Amino acid sequence: MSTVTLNKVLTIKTLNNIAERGLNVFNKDHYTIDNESNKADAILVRSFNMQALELDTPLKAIARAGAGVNNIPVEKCTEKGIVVFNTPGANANAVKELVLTTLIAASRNLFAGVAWARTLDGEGDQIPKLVEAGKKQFVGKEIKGKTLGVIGLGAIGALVANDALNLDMEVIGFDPFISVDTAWNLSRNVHRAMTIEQLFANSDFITVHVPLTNDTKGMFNEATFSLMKPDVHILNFSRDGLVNEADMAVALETGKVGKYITDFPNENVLKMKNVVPIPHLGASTGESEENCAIMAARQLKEYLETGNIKNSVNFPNVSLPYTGKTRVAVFHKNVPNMVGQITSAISNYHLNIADMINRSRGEYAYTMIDIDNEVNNDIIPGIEAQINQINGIVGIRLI
Ligand SMILES: NC(=O)c1ccc[n+]([C@@H]2O[C@H](COP(=O)([O-])OP(=O)(O)OC[C@H]3O[C@@H](n4cnc5c(N)ncnc54)[C@H](O)[C@@H]3O)[C@@H](O)[C@H]2O)c1
Ligand SMILES: O=C(O)[C@H](O)COP(=O)(O)O
Repeated sequence: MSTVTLNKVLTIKTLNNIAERGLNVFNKDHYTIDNESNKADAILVRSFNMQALELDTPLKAIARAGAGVNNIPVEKCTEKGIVVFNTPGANANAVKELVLTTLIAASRNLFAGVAWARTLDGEGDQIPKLVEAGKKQFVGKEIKGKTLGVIGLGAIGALVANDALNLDMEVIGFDPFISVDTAWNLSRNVHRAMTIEQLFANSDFITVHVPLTNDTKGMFNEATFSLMKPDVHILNFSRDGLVNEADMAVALETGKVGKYITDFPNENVLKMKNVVPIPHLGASTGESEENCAIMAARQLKEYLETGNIKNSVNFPNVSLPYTGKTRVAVFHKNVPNMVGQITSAISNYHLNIADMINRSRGEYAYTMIDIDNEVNNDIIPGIEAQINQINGIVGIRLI
């Protein structure tokens, strides 16, 4: 990562508890951490719901120390040129371990069994006898030889799929958008489901590891339950919105779904039969919180100091070695002749371009231009104003 001397102190606001080692990435000479500020240059967040927050100037970037960004108004950020980052894979191991733990524990009725054992407190010498008589209520099933369906073979899904094979399960995976990197890391013993229906029909256990989007919302519902084997166990460590909760309550009542293990309890979920409610602990390990915080903070710092973008969910990855020359970083619509218009605005000030890069993502693009000459502070507002006049400009920063 490049190191740059900032000529002003930038404010970082945190909306959740962010691991200390992540916050330490921000050198105190150049950054203040102020959680009350409404003039923050950047925000570090985990699951705090930002959907209704005002995104006040001078906010330039938001980093989600974690994977899911459904708590962030990403589209609104894009329209304002605010870069949203997440930390791919940084908490995947933590989630994988809890998925496999709860898959086995729920299959063995461990949660109910432990809760029942606690109720025997006070029974004195009778307890061993009561235990032996009562344990038949909690007879479970082994996972060996059973089929696990994994929906979404990204950072978490791929780890779960590979390790489930080592637990002697059969594994079927479904992910129509699987990345090349993940495909390389996936064991060839993971069977590929060509359709999600195929996965539903053949799985004894189903675990879902996809983001919550308009396409995935409510993917577990009456119609999809009807395709599944009776007594299927469903694990949801992704997001509550993937499940139609009214339909899930019915499926649990009828035994179509044998158990629902979810990291997202709410009033409806807690009333369901055979539910295992976990208080969103998937990524809650010291290791994972540190990984995410450090990765998020480094990405933010790099962006604030050099304009380079890595692991954004709304703008392209862009990297140009930072030489300390004046850098003009522009967000704009991905339409013809933007770069030409931006460079001519710069040439109007008799400035020479040393280097540049342009990358697009969907409807938007990002251009960084390094200027060869020393840029006098007096002309900076003029350059900004000229570029801002161009139709399709979203935002501009001189670094
Ligand atoms: N419980 C927790 O604490 C916790 C922690 C981390 C992540 N999560 C949740 O888990 C999700 C997945 O995390 P990840 O790190 O594996 O993300 P990831 O981006 O690495 O993987 C997501 C995968 O889902 C696939 N996908 C997208 N739409 C799909 C669809 N319709 N059908 C099948 N596959 C589809 C993508 O191709 C990708 O491979 C996150 O979006 C987040 O919501 C929860
Ligand atoms: O999407 C994620 O990374 C998880 O849901 C973790 O959320 P948390 O950072 O609030 O624990």
